[in-house]
Amino acid sequence: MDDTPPSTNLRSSAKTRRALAEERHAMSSSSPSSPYPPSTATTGSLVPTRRNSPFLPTPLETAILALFPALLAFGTLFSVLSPQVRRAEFDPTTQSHAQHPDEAPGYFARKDNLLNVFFVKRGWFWTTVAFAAFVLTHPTFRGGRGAGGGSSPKRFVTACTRWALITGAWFAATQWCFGPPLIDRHFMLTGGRCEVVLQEARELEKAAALDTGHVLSALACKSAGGAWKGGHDISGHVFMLVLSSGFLLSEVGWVYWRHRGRRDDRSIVMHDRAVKGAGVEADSTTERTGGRPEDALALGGKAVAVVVGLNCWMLLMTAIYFHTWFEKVTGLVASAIALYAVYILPRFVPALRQIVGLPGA
Ligand SMILES: CCCCCCCCCCCCCCCC(=O)SCCNC(=O)CCNC(=O)[C@H](O)C(C)(C)COP(=O)(O)O
Ligand SMILES: Nc1ncnc2c1ncn2[C@@H]1O[C@H](COP(=O)(O)O)[C@@H](OP(=O)(O)O)[C@H]1O
Repeated sequence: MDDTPPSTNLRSSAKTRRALAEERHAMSSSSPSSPYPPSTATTGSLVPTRRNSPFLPTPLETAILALFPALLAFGTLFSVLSPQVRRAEFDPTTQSHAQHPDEAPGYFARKDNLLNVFFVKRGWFWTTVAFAAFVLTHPTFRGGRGAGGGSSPKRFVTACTRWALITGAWFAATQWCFGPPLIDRHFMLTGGRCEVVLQEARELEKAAALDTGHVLSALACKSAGGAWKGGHDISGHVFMLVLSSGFLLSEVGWVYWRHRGRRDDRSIVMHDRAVKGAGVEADSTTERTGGRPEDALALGGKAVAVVVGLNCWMLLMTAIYFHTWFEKVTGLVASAIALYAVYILPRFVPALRQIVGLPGA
């Protein structure tokens, strides 16, 4: 007698249908340069299927990632058009408007706004907390083996590996890279230096040490009372806020998507150079959850949503009140390079994919 509960039967037949659909989809393979499967019609229907390029984000990913340049463009445009922002004095050395509460063009134009002090300036801590909450509470990572016999620990390990890589990128760019962080090295390579504004109260030796050009980081320069000026100052805020959001959205987005039973349209290049759907390597334990869509997020996914929401708000504030548009664009490009290396590169480098995996797969 079959004593399997009816709900389990329903779930497993839904799973089997999905697995078959993915298998059919995966059967059609092509060379990395061609977006089409060989016959263009091997997915069970006569309609030609176009595979996404493994070298680029999928259309859905592109639409979501477009939010960041859109926020930057909107903020920059707003700052140009808003009479209040235009009226306020802008200091190119500090990359900010007047900071006095009476003169600043808005609360978020001040560096001491609470969200900047407690959220962005500790941004990687919050990113790590949200990510940890996600991997510790989402069923995808739970237990020794997933419901269908797949390996949850492997998903956990690859997710943590991607966190370590993205954290390394943040750390090297903004904190330390065998000396000054990359953003500060770039600033000096483009002609920047630490200039001392002599004030009566400043100790002379300290000023002398600064003026010799030995100060190699923005932090050391500012904390010694110097002015970090002259070079191209990639926006650290834009870099970190986009990197954090891109990382969290990539990690949660694919797990959520697959958990909702949606088709994974990422393409991957196999060892034999064939291009297949990411489903072909995916762990079959990822399954549709019944109930409300937010159930597929779990508690950690909701914490991630809060951090991403605050990141986006602060990105908009940076876009409106701080930096030149070009420094914001370079911050965006720098974070895009790191995200590409961790989330797209493994799709067409199978050896790398074995180490870092694909989120949700
Ligand atoms: C090549 C070297 C690679 C080395 C890789 C080793 C990486 C080890 C790092 C281990 C750190 C783990 C961190 C986990 C927990 C934390 O995040 S605690 C740190 C909390 N600190 C922050 O979150 C600081 C965030 N702020 C910034 O990064 C900057 O303030 C800024 C937002 C980029 C702005 O820069 P400003 O100069 O202040 O304007
Ligand atoms: N959204 C925001 N809110 C408050 N301050 C911001 C900000 N975006 C950038 N800044 C400030 O502008 C300066 C340049 O930022 P960044 O290079 O990180 O993009 C930094 O000043 P401080 O370094 O004096 O704190 C930073 O705190």
